[in-house]
Amino acid sequence: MEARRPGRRLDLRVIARHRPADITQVPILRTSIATVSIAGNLTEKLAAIAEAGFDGVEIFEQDFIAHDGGPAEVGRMVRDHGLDITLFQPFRDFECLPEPYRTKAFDRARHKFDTMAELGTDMMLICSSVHPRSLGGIDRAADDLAALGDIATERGIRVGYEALAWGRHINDHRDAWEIVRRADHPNIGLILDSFHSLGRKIDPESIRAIPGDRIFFVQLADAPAIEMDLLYWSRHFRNMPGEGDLDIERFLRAVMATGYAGPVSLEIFNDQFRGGDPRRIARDGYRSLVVTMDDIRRQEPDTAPPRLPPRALAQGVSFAEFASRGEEAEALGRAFATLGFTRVARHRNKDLDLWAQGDIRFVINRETEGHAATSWNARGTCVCDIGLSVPSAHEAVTRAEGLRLSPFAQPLGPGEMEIPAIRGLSGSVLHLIDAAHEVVWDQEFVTETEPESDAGLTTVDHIAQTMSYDEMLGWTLFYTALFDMQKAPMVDVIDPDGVVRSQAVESRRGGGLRVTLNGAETHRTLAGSFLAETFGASVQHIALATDDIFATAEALAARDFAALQIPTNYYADLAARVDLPAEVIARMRKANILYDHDGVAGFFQLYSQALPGGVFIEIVQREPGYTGYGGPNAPFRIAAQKRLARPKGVPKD
Ligand SMILES: O=C(O)c1ccc(O)c(O)c1
Ligand SMILES: [Mg+2]
Repeated sequence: MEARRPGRRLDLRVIARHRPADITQVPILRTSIATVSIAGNLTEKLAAIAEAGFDGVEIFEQDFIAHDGGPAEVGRMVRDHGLDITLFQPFRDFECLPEPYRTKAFDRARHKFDTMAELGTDMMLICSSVHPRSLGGIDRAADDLAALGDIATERGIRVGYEALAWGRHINDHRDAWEIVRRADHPNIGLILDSFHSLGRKIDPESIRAIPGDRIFFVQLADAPAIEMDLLYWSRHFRNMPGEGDLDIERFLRAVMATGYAGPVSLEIFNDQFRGGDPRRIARDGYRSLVVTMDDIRRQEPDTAPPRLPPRALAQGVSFAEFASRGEEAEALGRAFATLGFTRVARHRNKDLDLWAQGDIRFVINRETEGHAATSWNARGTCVCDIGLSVPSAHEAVTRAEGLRLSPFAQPLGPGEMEIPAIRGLSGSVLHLIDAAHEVVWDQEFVTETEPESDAGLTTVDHIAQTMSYDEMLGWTLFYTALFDMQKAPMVDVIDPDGVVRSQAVESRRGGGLRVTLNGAETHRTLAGSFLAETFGASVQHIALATDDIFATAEALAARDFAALQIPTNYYADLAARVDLPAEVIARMRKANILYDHDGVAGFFQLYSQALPGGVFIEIVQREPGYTGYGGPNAPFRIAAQKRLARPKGVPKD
């Protein structure tokens, strides 16, 4: 088995307890995932799970029953993939039943034990009963489990008991543990599931009082903080650790403190994942598990040291590269000029122009071979590459590889510099640039013109990436797993033709990278049509910062900049609701500047009309303390963009 998966186990396993004096005794936490977590039939699920790198799989009974092949065949298929069956689940409504239900429940259990023997697994999950006839009673439950433990022992099977958050009598892991303790049977143990404990706001510190060898299995699931019925929340909205708002780390730290040495397994019931690409979801799951465990190793002095370099604190966007050709490339350059950029240099060997202003660099790439050409062939003019400034590109790329992100490289021409890169959204590329790479601009480019006057644009404030709604969680995880970035609360952007969900991720303390991830559900929204027309494009707009938006607006007007026209109604409403002098509002109206205030500080915005390829530029002035992205203005901005794209009288579809 090992030979089939070279090098994999070493990288990715977790050493739970680091005892230097007795290193051979270090238990290893294996990675696992429940088949219910991803889409497809059982065969497809197993292939995706193995490919993603997991050690084992929980066979969810429904997936097994739906499969056209017996338990022995399924067992073989699992092992042929190099996986173990870590758990067979769920067995429901077992404990505390009156006769004749009790006898029937034991008969059912015997039947499942037979199936498990053929599957080749020795661990079963019983979830706490929701049966209307269940009598309750801690000792009755303990007695039932102890009796089942005797039957299980004869067959070499162990049974773990899990408190469902909505269990009829047992819905708290502390009660489940009391039952297991009183059952006092070596083949009966406890199963912990982060969702059931954290979803019910049960303090995970209570886990530290449980002996690690009595915990038979641990399941992890995160979830977004939404107030709703526990069962509905659990069955539809669970997500990967780090994708939601539960404190998975605190839960897992408590588990590890007990000395638990079994698998750590993802059990994610999620509607999007059930309908998504199984390989992508399995990879996201694996990435979330590796990151979560590595974070714990970094924090807990009693565990082995982390395996991955720390998250990079991204400083910001070093460059944005546009793939373009012919007249579109010319038009793009003209648009940059109206924004106050200067074409400062050309590449020595390639058909690349470098446009600059302040610390902002835009590259126009007209090459007919390589990555930019491929992007152009697929999507026309688009942002094909983003360069991010990080303290150490090597460390960042090592971390990316540890997270099984795809590295990107293409052949270098003479005198060209190797800059590490990874694949980003929809086949786009992210270069990772550190101080040692900054010479690339002098080394590979020949200066043409020194920039003269500019429009006062200084840096990239944020980039906005558009994706299908299904991809949002995965990309949020991508940024937060790789970089030292945190999620802002999700906001709804109201488009006249639908809702676009927007999730900002931003560098923590001192970093300057901000990315908004916009998930479109329908092609009728502006984001959705951009996505459809550009075959899964990523960057839809780039926001550039100025310290004085009014001065910038004047400089742009002198360059024939085509601003997005904002209707008069907007300014009438603004005058009524915000505390700005009338003459400021009049200037804003003249220059088509929008305004938002988040209770702390203000934010000014000015939009370009669409550039070739549908990308647009936003210009922002962020007052100190403002943390948002002007979300409340999005409906007016989008309506204006749609008016422009769809002249009066032309039907929508
Ligand atoms: O939703 C359920 O029924 C269910 C079943 C088994 C589990 O392990 C679980 O956490 C939830
Ligand atoms: Mg569970």
